[in-house]
Amino acid sequence: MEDERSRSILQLMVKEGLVPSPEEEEKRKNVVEQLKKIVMAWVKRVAWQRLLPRQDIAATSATVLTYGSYALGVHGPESDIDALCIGPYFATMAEDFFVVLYSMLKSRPEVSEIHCVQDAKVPLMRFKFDGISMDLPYTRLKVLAVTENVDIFNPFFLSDIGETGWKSLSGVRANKRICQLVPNLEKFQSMLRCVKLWAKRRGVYGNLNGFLGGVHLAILAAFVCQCDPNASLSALISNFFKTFALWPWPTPVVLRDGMSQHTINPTETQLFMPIRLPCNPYEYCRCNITKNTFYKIRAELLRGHNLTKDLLKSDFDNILEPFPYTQTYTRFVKIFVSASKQDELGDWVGWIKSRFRCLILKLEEVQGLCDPNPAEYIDLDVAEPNVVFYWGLQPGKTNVIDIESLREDFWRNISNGYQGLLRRMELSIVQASQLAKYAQFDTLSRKGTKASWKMSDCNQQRIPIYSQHLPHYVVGYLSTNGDSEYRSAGDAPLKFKTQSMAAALDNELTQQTYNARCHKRKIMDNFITSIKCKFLASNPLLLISETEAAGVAKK
Ligand SMILES: Nc1ncnc2c1ncn2[C@@H]1O[C@H](COP(=O)(O)OP(=O)(O)OP(=O)(O)O)[C@@H](O)[C@H]1O
Ligand SMILES: [Mg+2]
Ligand SMILES: [Mg+2]
Repeated sequence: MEDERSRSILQLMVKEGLVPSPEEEEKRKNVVEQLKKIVMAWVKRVAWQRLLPRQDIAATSATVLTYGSYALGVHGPESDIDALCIGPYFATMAEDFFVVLYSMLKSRPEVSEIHCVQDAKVPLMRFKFDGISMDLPYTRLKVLAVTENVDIFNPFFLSDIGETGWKSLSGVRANKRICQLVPNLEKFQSMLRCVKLWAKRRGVYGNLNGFLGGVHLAILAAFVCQCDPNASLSALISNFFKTFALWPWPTPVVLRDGMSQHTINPTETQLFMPIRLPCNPYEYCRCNITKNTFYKIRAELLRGHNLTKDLLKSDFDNILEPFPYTQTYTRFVKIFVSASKQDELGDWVGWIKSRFRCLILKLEEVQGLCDPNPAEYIDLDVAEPNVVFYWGLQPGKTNVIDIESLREDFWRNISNGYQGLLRRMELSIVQASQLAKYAQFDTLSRKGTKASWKMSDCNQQRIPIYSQHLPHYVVGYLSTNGDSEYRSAGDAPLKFKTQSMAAALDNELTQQTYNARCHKRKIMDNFITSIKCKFLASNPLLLISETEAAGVAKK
């Protein structure tokens, strides 16, 4: 019975699209291989520029080691690839990594949206390679050649690498250690996939929004696996909720590890949920959990526990029910972020997200409760590329928020230290009733929902193509990652394989709407839809998804 339950959970994971297909896996592998080659070419170039002896140029090497969800084997199609670039002693971070390697990557056709995040605790480059998001931090070791099988636990390498070097390496080291410490890697992976999906659906995933990040969940899942090495998948999930719903926080969660017998005094930390990294120097995971987000996480863990404590009755589908935001909160803070080009948006949104903690704390101070829903949305009615956040505010509390002063306060914070050009960021209060019409709001990340705006997926390569003739009209989207998603309301944006195909439709639309002289928005929308349908009927193969095209054409 339990095996059957575990099997059906595994099937559900596949159905939810969480398990990447062999083609997707191949693509990711290929990206990492290509990156290794680029890094190798880079280090030779730097060695040459530094006038190293010929034999040293021949002998030098650099590599990339993956970590994060990809290396743990729990990535979904939308996960990034976290990869640490490790270079030899002469390749510096400031010049060689952030200038030379940056420009080599920037000039590659596969690379888009590249930007440097130099002032983070772990400085890195962030970009998309073949449409897949990458986080690439850097560290250098005091050697001439860094091979693929470099032993990152070797104390010789670790002495004298500085604070940033330590922090950058700790991700890879922590990951490796987690894999070594779990009794059954495959079961751990399945369980972690489930738990991540639960956290995303219930709005408690995302370190920057004050919730749990991938590394926190990985350690919590590993802890549960260690406690009961023979448990089935469904029992592990039930144990996860039970263990952490009833956990005496702030007692730290520490993985059992024969090598470190270091006991921790709970007063050592101010964290609400201290979770210790399983590698030297055994620090806690960096954590943005606040009083409010802690309450929400605990409430969600208790909900999970209630739904799974009776294994026979536990219903995994119910556990994954999306968090009902509009039924829970009557008012929301809307954070609207936009930039004039898609390429600039990622950097700007990333910066604002890195400053969310101060906005969350401020809202907690003036409102008592704030639920910083980590989901990102796109307002498709706005022409500029944008991302929108809606954070729940305390129900019943009617305090008038001085949104202007809140905005000023937050704007001061975000304008301090940003190296690029400041773009747009607006704060406003919206009522739940205004959001309720967007059916998707409470069914976030459920597939196949319809809405006149959609959830943003930062990893999705989605370049809007504006009409050359009709003002502010988005003809469709250019996609490079092969997926297909449509706004299926009357005016359906389409995904095109090529820009020229979008241009063909644009011309057709313009010509016909011009001839028809219909200027009223509603009439024009209907008219455009009918033109699109005709266009699709005669060109179905031009679209990314043939099945979708056939569906539209049938209409
Ligand atoms: N708060 C943190 N404290 C310590 N290490 C962290 C923290 N956040 C990230 N890391 C390190 O960086 C790695 C990658 O982080 P990332 O946020 O990409 O999460 P992930 O586990 O890869 O999940 P996702 O699938 O969402 O990308 C983590 O596995 C961890 O090693
Ligand atoms: Mg990751
Ligand atoms: Mg990452």
